[in-house]
Amino acid sequence: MNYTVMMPAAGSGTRMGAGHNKLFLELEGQTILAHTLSVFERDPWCEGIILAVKESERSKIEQIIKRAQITKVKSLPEGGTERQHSVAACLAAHKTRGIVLVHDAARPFIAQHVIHKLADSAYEFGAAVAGVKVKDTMKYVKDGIIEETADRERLWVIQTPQAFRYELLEQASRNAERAGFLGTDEAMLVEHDGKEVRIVESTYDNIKMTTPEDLAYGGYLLKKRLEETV
Ligand SMILES: Nc1ccn([C@@H]2O[C@H](COP(=O)(O)OP(=O)(O)OP(=O)(O)O)[C@@H](O)[C@H]2O)c(=O)n1
Ligand SMILES: C[C@](O)(CO)[C@H](O)COP(=O)(O)O
Repeated sequence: MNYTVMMPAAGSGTRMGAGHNKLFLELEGQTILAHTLSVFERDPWCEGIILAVKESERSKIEQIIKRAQITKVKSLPEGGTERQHSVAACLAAHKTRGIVLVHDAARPFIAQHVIHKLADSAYEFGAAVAGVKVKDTMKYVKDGIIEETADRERLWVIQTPQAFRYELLEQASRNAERAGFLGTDEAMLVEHDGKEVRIVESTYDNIKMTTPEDLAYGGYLLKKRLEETV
């Protein structure tokens, strides 16, 4: 199923501590942003990319797009103070009757087979998000004392892409805005609307580049992939 990807790229990268937007950091000679955009440039199912940017970074991002020969970026709406607002700006910039994926620009290692499963699942069921099962024992802790061990069979680590029929996400986004509800992902907005969201099993290497340790692991993943394609 063809789709358009909404890509928030207007963050600050506070936890990375680079002193600037972490998406400008390089892995194997290319910015994180260029790596993520390239995944969708290569995917024949991707019809377009809507990229939310900070106004002050617009021209730098336009240069990155040009240098990486990305042709699918349709518009660059201005992002907001929270990730949710940046995604809302993308939705406002591109109205469609089709399927949209939301994908963090900070996740360059998403696999194409996962993207395709998500797009098909959203077409069939309305909403589907990528996730992996937790591997560790998980416990609830309060004031330094364990309260309870969670049932890990029911626990998943949620990633992006998150895929939706456009109208379903757009309505959830508008309702959240009206209610002053802030979610850390799009699934939360759709859940808040009382709608069902499916899980599509993803891969553990679809990490978000969040803290400095992720850069070392990201560099390793990229080298491994480049070696595999030689
Ligand atoms: N106001 C915001 C905040 C985040 N993002 C984007 O959302 C994705 C995931 O967010 P996160 O990893 O939290 O990025 P940052 O906000 O950049 O990082 P931090 O929270 O450490 O400041 C990133 O691609 C980031 O650029 C965005 O477009 N607009
Ligand atoms: C959307 C997300 O990437 C799913 O894992 C995540 O919630 C983004 O926000 P976070 O604050 O970095 O968890």
